Amino acid sequence: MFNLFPEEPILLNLPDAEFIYYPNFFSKEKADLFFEILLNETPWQHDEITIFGKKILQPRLTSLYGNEGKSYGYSNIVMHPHHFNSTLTFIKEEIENTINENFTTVLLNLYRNEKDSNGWHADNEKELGRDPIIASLSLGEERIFQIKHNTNKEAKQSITLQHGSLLVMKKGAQIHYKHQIPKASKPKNQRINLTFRKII
Ligand SMILES: O=C(O)CCC(=O)C(=O)O
Ligand SMILES: [Fe+2]
Repeated sequence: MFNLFPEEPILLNLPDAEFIYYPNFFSKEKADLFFEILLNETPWQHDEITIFGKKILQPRLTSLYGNEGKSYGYSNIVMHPHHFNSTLTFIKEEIENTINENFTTVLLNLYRNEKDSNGWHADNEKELGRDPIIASLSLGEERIFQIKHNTNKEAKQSITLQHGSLLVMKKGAQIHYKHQIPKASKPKNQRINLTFRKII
């Protein structure tokens, strides 16, 4: 990806949807601090999900925060949100102010090593409305994020999500595309991802 102005957001060149990448949303110093706090202070849980009728442990740890006590369900699990803490509130407000959107809920993912992953999906649960906007902050180890169009085989992209970066998935992104974090073939350290969502 060629970018003359590394601080500028990058609009991915994909049809039918808007994906906007902010490579340096937070400085390294801020991102380091948030990573340490969230790694140590989050009540990480390891859930069983049901896929094709089989129960398996999710290949990552998760935690859900929301201010309205609304539960959120996907892949046959129902998660009950914790109350927003000051770190998550600060991060949420920085994102909201930059992109002019509001969020109610954040799902945190902890990828412990290269074996952890998040398979192909769209965030299209009915609680999120018809065409949700999702803001996804990455902290810690870099991992590859893959995007593919549901019907147009040419429309796909892989992007490395760097420490302190923000990827905003806007209109069309959950309707026309799926995304995933594949397992990595080389050893990886821990990565935390925060996906801010609006439950309506
Ligand atoms: O870890 C990521 O970058 C993606 C997370 C994701 O897609 C999700 O939680 O829905
Ligand atoms: Fe997702």
